[in-house]
Amino acid sequence: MGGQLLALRIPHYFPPERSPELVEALKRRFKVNAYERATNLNRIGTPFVNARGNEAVRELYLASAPDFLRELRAVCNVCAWPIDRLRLEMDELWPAGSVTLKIDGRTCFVGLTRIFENGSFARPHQDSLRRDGPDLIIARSIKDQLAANIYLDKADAGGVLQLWSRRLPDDEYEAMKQAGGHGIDPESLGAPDAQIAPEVGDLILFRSSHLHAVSKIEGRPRVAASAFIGYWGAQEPLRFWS
Ligand SMILES: O=C(O)CCC(=O)C(=O)O
Ligand SMILES: [Fe+2]
Repeated sequence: MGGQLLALRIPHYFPPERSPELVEALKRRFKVNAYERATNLNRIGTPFVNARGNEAVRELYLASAPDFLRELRAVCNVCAWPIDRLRLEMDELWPAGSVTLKIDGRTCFVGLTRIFENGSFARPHQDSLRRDGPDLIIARSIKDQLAANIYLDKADAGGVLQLWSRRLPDDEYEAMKQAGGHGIDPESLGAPDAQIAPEVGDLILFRSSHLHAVSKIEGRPRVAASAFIGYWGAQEPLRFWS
């Protein structure tokens, strides 16, 4: 959280031999939705970013979060849902504990599962709670935003996580963003500072407030359960949401 590390990789955080079973169970139980702004990238769950500037979508997001969390745990009956396990372990490790982000006293959804189909990718982008929920008082004092991804399947080729140690100021980032699309043109950036090809079972933590991208997927889908982890300072709890 002090900013010295760009990413941390923990192999076999989830037992790789159990991944196919979990991915199948998730797909059986839940509806797989397309990402609105990215072709071929599918998801199980609704990200908070979808509620940006839309009260009705935010209401739906918050209303469905408790049931969604319960269902994810039930589907993952082979073992603990890996995002829960991570939050609980962080709770024990972090002096001020680790909680799910609350909005008006209500629990956020956490555990969005991204399914990158053949040909999909994520352009360089920065994730920001302050941008997604500009009205949230809690978002104003956030100091940094990490992403945690637990990889449940990998592509035949591609799907490399690319990280830059740069963070563009919000106005500059907005100005460079593709109109109506997601992320910025990779041509406008230099080569990434780190590249990680995730293996099944890996947990990778990185600073999602900084520029990051996923290279084009080839072949089988790449699947990852994810969470954002907000850092509000050393004396504050870590907060998880998707
Ligand atoms: O799937 C990945 O490796 C990273 C996806 C991403 O953009 C994020 O977790 O913020
Ligand atoms: Fe991201």
